[in-house]
Amino acid sequence: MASCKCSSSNMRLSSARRVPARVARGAAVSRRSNFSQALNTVVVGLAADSGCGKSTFMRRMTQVFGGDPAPPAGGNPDSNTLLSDMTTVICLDDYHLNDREGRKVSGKTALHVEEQEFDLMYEQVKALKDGKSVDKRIYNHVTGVMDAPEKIESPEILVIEGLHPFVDKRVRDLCDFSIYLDISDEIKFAWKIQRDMAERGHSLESIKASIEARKPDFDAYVDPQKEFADVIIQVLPTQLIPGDTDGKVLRVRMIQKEGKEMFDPSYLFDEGSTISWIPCGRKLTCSYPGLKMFYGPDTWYGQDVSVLELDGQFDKLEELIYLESHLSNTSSKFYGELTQQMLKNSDFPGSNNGTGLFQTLVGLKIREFYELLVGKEVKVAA
Ligand SMILES: Nc1ncnc2c1ncn2[C@@H]1O[C@H](COP(=O)(O)OP(=O)(O)OP(=O)(O)O)[C@@H](O)[C@H]1O
Ligand SMILES: O=C(CO)[C@H](O)[C@H](O)COP(=O)(O)O
Repeated sequence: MASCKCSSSNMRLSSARRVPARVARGAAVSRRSNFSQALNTVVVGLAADSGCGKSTFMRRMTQVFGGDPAPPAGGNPDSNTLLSDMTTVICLDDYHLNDREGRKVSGKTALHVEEQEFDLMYEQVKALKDGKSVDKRIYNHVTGVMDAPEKIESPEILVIEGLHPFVDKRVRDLCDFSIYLDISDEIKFAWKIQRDMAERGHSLESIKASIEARKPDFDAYVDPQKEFADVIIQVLPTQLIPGDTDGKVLRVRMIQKEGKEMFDPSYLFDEGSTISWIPCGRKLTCSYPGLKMFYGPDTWYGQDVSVLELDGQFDKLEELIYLESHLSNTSSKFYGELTQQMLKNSDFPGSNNGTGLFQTLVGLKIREFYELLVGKEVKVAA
């Protein structure tokens, strides 16, 4: 890696264009008691295309709640479910209507809405949210068939991850917090090639063909869900290397909806202003092409949002504390918790860029959201 200690901190502040309307913390806490009487399980929805980092995100997020996520002990080794102390992650692929052979007959991709059993999805997510256990079948990605059901107990936090958590209004309304991983085509392609060629033995041509075949249904049924998310993590090619096609250096944006109760968007330096910051220098070592942060207001499908952006990558994970100390509303429980979480998971993909940083930040925000909603404190080891 070309070692360039990039120029000293360069910060541009513009005057506050809009101070976001927000719910005062006091108001949030006073709503809490109303919820806690009725709420058994907080439901978090995570939508993304396949191969977009949902599993990695889930591992980061559930670790913020403590415990290591693992498939149900002694169960089907091909189960898609992940259990940890407080969280249960179920994969909505388990609600595919047809198995792999069945889809050959129907001629539809797994992304098509007619290939999902939304009634069953709704009934089971509702039952779990109401504190009841369910027998949920398993879509086996190894064999391509539906396996015998597994028992899922109602957890404190239920994450429903998959292609369509926000398509059916009944399921969408069960989600207390919703996230969309918006990976641009170029980056998705780079990640998929890396995984499917290295780990699954697919050829470049077959990967390209599969992406092309899925794209119309992705555009029609998966992508539009990003309108409904409270937080969108957008992954784009870097702007630091003109014309970059490598997909290794990423520009990552965390788009946060304003005005959602019990959710105060995180910000850089000065809430409501527009800031562009190059933190590389004495306190943050950056190799070529450096690192740039941005924070500012925007709109998303007509709604006010604030955007935190990180383009580029950092060299030394422990120096992340420097960035963390300039972020506010991180929902961390102690100074440096964001950096500590990143260090703990340093072997996960995205640990040197905004994907890992913002996924972890979203994990902290969800933990705080849960605490305010349910009125219970999540204990963490400092
Ligand atoms: N932030 C990241 N940076 C670089 N590569 C990543 C990142 N996140 C995920 N990947 C790569 O993308 C591939 C897919 O990641 P992951 O398994 O987490 O996605 P997924 O959405 O759960 O996939 P699927 O639904 O197909 O199981 C993996 O090879 C992983 O290494
Ligand atoms: O989109 C997917 C995962 O989210 C899968 O492609 C879908 O579940 C079909 O699985 P398979 O390709 O293993 O038959």
